[in-house]
Amino acid sequence: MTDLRLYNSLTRSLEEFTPVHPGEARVYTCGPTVYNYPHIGNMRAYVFADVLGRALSFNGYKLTHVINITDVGHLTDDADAGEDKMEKMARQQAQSIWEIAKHYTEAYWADIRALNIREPAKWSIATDYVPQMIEFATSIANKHCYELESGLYFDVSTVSDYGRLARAVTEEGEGRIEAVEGKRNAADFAIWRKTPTGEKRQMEWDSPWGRGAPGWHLECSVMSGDLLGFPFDIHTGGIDHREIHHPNEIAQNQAFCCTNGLDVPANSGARVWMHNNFLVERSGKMSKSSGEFLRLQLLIDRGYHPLAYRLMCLQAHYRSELEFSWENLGAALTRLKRMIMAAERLRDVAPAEQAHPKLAPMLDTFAAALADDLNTPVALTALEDVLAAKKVDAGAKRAVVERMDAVLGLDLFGKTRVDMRLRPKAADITESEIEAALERRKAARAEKDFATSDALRDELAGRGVEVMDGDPLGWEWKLG
Ligand SMILES: Nc1ncnc2c1ncn2[C@@H]1O[C@H](COP(=O)(O)OP(=O)(O)OP(=O)(O)O)[C@@H](O)[C@H]1O
Ligand SMILES: [Zn+2]
Repeated sequence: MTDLRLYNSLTRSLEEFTPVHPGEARVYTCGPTVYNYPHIGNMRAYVFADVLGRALSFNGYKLTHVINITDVGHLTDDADAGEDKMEKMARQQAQSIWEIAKHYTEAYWADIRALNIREPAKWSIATDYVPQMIEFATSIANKHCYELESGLYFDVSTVSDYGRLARAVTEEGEGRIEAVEGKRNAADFAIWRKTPTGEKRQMEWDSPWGRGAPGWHLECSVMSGDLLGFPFDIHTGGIDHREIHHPNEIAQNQAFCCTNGLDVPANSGARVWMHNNFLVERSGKMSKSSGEFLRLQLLIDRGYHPLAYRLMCLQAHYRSELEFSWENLGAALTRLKRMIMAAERLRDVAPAEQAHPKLAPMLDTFAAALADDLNTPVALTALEDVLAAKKVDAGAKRAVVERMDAVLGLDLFGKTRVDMRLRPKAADITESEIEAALERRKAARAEKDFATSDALRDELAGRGVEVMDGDPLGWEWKLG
């Protein structure tokens, strides 16, 4: 197997993957803050983490993947001045935080399933780990923290090389984080926020620093360390996390490992930190705070299969910005349909055990592309080459396609061409009505009754259905 090379944001370079525990790969992915629906940009982060996990499995590592669910502690403002995103939404919707968290966690999981993202070994829910968070904070409080009226703050000057992941301290200067009165350094952050006197929060716990709630950065340090052990292999998130959230996690991990006598070579908790780039729209980064945003369900409602969006993500390298457009999504859907139709011919074939000499170089290209920092665009073309290969035994093809699709996750043998044809929600005609009209039209044409055939075609056109005679993909109709 080709050695896996991954881009480590810490060193800003490609590094050969060397697991902490031989034969294993332990990965932590920053999960969603469940105060709202995820947008498709958020889901790009999980498609990336999924492909990383699948690539590690393909390379023979036993994978332990953890994704967290943040249901407390993430503020509306990166400085510690803002309000808890969950509290704010609960107030706006006049519901309890627990109801909000449940609703949006389930919506997120529905998107995870629709995108064929594998279940991680564990979904860690932040509020389940509060005692461990208090314990972690207690162990570093003396040497690394100080108390202010609003909470317990981490003093970033107590760890070496703070912010080396972001490399932004000098560029953006000290004013980067708004100062809470009394902070020793502008970049200091709350690891525990006290409930202001006289106020009551829906989510609050007792701690040595008074009643309150954990900071968002603390949550990820604690859950990753608890479930995967320091040091673990890979920590992932969107590129925005490279600036504040992850440098702060790293600072806490350094403090914790140092205080607890743990030997962490890179002193950062995880050896490799990986970040996916953004999904952008012409107007800029897709983001929740901007109000209007695209949900996976909207794509489905417009007739695009969610796996077309997965394919669209894979068509770009995860470190490149990806611009969303309906045209790109449409092109990805057509490409996916072609692959599924080619795979349909292999559906009932048993995978051969023997590799075919014609396919072996294609599998090598695929493996090399993956090993080259997850070059999915090239891996996809290798998969298409296999599907298109001539004079190759179907069983051999099936075996190779299965292996490749285990990484790309397009579910080529689980989906059919009919599954790809979603009826847009706005359409006022059902599939069975369309199929019935097409049957009548077929019968009319068989009898050379072209007047009826044309009339049926026009009638369908009037209801937004385009009949596609002679379509090279064998598609009989589409909704215009
Ligand atoms: N446009 C985007 N493209 C790719 N990844 C993104 C994008 N926006 C956010 N992410 C990533 O999505 C993941 C989930 O983030 P989270 O649920 O906290 O959303 P958020 O930060 O509140 O969203 P937003 O930035 O839109 O307000 C994080 O890893 C984040 O870095
Ligand atoms: Zn996190």
